[in-house]
Amino acid sequence: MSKKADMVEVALKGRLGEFSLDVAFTAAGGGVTAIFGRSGSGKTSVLRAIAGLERFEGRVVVAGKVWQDESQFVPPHRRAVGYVFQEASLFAHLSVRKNLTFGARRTRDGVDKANLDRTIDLLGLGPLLHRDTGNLSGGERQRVAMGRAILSRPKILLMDEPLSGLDQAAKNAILPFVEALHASLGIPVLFVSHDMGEVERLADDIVVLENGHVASAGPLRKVLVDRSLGFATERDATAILSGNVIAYDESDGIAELDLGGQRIYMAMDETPEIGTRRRLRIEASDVSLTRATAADSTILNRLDVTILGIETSGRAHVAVLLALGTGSESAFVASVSKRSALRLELRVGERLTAQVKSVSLATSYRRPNRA
Ligand SMILES: Nc1ncnc2c1ncn2[C@@H]1O[C@H](COP(=O)(O)OP(=O)(O)OP(=O)(O)O)[C@@H](O)[C@H]1O
Repeated sequence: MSKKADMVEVALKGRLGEFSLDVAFTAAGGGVTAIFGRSGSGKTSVLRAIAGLERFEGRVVVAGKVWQDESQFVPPHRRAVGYVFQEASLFAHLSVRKNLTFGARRTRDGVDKANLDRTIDLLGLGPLLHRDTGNLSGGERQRVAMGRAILSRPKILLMDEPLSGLDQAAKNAILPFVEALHASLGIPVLFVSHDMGEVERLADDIVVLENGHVASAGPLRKVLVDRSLGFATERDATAILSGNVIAYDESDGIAELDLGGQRIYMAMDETPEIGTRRRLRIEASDVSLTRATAADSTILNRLDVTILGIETSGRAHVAVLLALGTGSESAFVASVSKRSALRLELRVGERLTAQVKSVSLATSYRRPNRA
């Protein structure tokens, strides 16, 4: 975990017209925290309040500096915030390079060449530097906006649905850049989204907002399988687990990972470093359950699991919550038909075998410490 001094502490209470906000959460210093919730749940208001653009009662502390409490309110221009909006607002009359250096110039030290080069490299901006911003694609504009935000040397990066204006192809193209950015930034990132797919890919932690309140907050891997929240019973439920790479077979591209003492095998296009920790994604619809001890099957992954809970998921299915082994912290979900669940007489507490058809990497990069 990050040092306390790097953490973000937010406790805000107040009204905006009819809307009342009452939230309190902390976010880690070096990771990505998703602020997730329906439209109108208060996500943007929370970000704006952290930036000092909205005023509620309460407390905002970033990297050990109090930006707001009972006795003070640091004005927005004195808060070291990098803010990336849904629509990148670039300076139309300036080139990409000038847009990037504009943010940096506002800092006391001006443009740090090494930092600029690193940012250009990280976000793949080299080929765009001399372009006018007027004819960039939506994804390119967002990459420039992110670059500009981090070159202002913020103590926190606030991203408000930065991908939501992009079509799926543009999203897929930009996500690896966003991931790389997050991985290398050592500052907290708050990422507003209502798209769980994005959140699964980018976030370590999540704050779920409902009607201006925190419905749940914590590590993403826990919240996704928290029975009180309902993510697990959605038809496209997904779980995030982390495992250590222990072997890689160059001949067929299959990596072997240790997952709480059990082995999991997955295809990886790039040779992984042995010993590194990777985030894995398992979709509930790819998991089936069996009591058979051995299987003559094309499925590589068979895991010993214990049933933690069985919840209705739509008319014809149940979500079976599973713990690895006899109850480790790692949990995932199997979506099975009600009919099969009844036929097999599945019971909470029972140990059986989960067959996992497909495991994928939740992120395409490697997080050094926090998988
Ligand atoms: N200045 C304002 N005056 C009155 N009501 C406001 C104001 N700003 C926001 N609201 C209301 O506060 C609620 C929360 O808005 P907010 O933009 O924070 O939600 P959100 O979760 O970011 O939504 P979305 O995903 O649609 O952007 C909404 O009902 C909105 O209409």
